[in-house]
Amino acid sequence: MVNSYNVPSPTEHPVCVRNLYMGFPGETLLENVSFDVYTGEIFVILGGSGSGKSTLLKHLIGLYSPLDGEIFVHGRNLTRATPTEKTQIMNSIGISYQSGALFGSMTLLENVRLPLEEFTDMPLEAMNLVCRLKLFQVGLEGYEKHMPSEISGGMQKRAAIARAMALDPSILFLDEPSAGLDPLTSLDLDELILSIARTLKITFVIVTHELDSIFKIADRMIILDKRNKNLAAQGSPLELSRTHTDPWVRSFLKREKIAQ
Ligand SMILES: Nc1ncnc2c1ncn2[C@@H]1O[C@H](COP(=O)(O)OP(=O)(O)OP(=O)(O)O)[C@@H](O)[C@H]1O
Repeated sequence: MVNSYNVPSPTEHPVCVRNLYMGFPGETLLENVSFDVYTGEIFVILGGSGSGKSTLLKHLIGLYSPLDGEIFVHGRNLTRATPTEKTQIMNSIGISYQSGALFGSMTLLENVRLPLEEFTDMPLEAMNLVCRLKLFQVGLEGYEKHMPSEISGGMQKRAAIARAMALDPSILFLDEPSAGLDPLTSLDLDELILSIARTLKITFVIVTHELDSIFKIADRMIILDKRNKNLAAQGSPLELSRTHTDPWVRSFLKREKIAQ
């Protein structure tokens, strides 16, 4: 759907960002940035350290308000949503933060059950059934009664993703999902993300530094440009690394690739 100005309607895609200005007092990070996240894709936010990746993610999930511009999630204007609308939007997305540790005093099943307890009035048995299914979907069948300290870092990340999936979100936001994992475990996590995206048709928005991972899983990405407070590029990783004419983008991708 396009309007009379040939600009895609902001209700067309799961996430639409229009003319976003974001930052903090004394520090503007992005100016006049627009992009869309398409249904079912794995969309990556890339950029140098301090370019504003995590801050952008926090804007997309409504934790921070833009200085100016608009963010639409499922066609709803996050920046103008009433508290009730905001709750509805929040219930349709799942979030796993970089530091999103599991609660150490709870079993995996209890951790995954938390969003269901908070946002639904399902009976306990039904909630437990949902939690078992979510843990199964991330490859943790049989670990329901384990405590976080009894499983590996990679399994903890999986459990955090299961918790983010508890409310059957149509969009999952992940901040640095493979931070602190060894390369092989990161590879496993990439495969899990790919499999969830393809089989459950969930849209992913992921902040990551891992170039190898991006080339493996990302359908499209944006690169934040700290120098110009803008997007240096947006497109598929392969297309950008092969055809982008901006030397900074090419060297950025190359440098990070070499650094991996
Ligand atoms: N709550 C906040 N208040 C003020 N400034 C902040 C806040 N959060 C982040 N910043 C600043 O915004 C800038 C971008 O931070 P952000 O964490 O979004 O970058 P990033 O690209 O995710 O970085 P990294 O890759 O190092 O994690 C930094 O200069 C940071 O100090």
